[in-house]
Amino acid sequence: MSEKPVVIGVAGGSGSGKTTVTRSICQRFQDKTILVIEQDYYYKDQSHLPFEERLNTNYDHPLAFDNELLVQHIHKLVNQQPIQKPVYDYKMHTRSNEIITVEPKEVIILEGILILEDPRLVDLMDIKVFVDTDADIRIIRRLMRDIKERGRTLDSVIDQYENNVRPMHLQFVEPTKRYADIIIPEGGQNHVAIDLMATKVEKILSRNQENNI
Ligand SMILES: Nc1ncnc2c1ncn2[C@@H]1O[C@H](COP(=O)(O)OP(=O)(O)O)[C@@H](O)[C@H]1O
Ligand SMILES: O=c1ccn([C@@H]2O[C@H](COP(=O)(O)O)[C@@H](O)[C@H]2O)c(=O)[nH]1
Repeated sequence: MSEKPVVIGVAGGSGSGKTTVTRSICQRFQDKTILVIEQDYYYKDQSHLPFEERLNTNYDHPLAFDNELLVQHIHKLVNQQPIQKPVYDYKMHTRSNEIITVEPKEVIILEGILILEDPRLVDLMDIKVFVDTDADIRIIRRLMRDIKERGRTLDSVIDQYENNVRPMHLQFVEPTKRYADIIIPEGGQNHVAIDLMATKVEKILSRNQENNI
């Protein structure tokens, strides 16, 4: 790889469809082309805290993230160096013991609720996307996902939504929409927007190929 990787930020509220959009774009390319970095994997390590205390953390506040490490890692990837990526365990509410060595790729998609909230991350992005889905749809999607995949109960999801997710979304996530170059309504089923994003990625890759000839 001779060109510097291009960084695409995919932001949006919890349950908006960021992961689904990102996966739909990745599916159209070979594995070696796009690297996905999830901001969620950079929640601060809480292994020193008892499990009960971790339940009280506000995971929707910017201070819940170890953005120092995330900024460092994106810098390294942009400079074509490998990173030691942490892995996050949603069921245990902390990082797992696993660390994955990740090599840079031509396109890096950085995905997460608050990636547009930190100017250091915004500065590293070439394209900024905000997935914009109504709050009622987001909470329904989150309820189903968190109960099925993240080991939560109905009461705990509702409680967390009222106390943290909704207020933090209004205070910190929603205002970052103004920094986006592209706003994708409804996320995962927006095939037109996903096609446009995929075309843009194709263009970046063919430009890289032409420059390498
Ligand atoms: N357009 C859609 N229609 C139905 N379900 C969807 C759609 N987009 C996403 N989902 C589902 O909603 C949940 C949250 O979507 P996800 O992409 O994980 O959102 P985010 O990464 O923004 O939290 C997932 O279970 C996903 O399968
Ligand atoms: O330990 C944790 C860590 C995060 N969360 C919640 O996850 C979402 C962000 O993930 P999305 O995939 O964008 O939904 C965030 O709103 C946190 O509330 C958690 O509950 N526990």
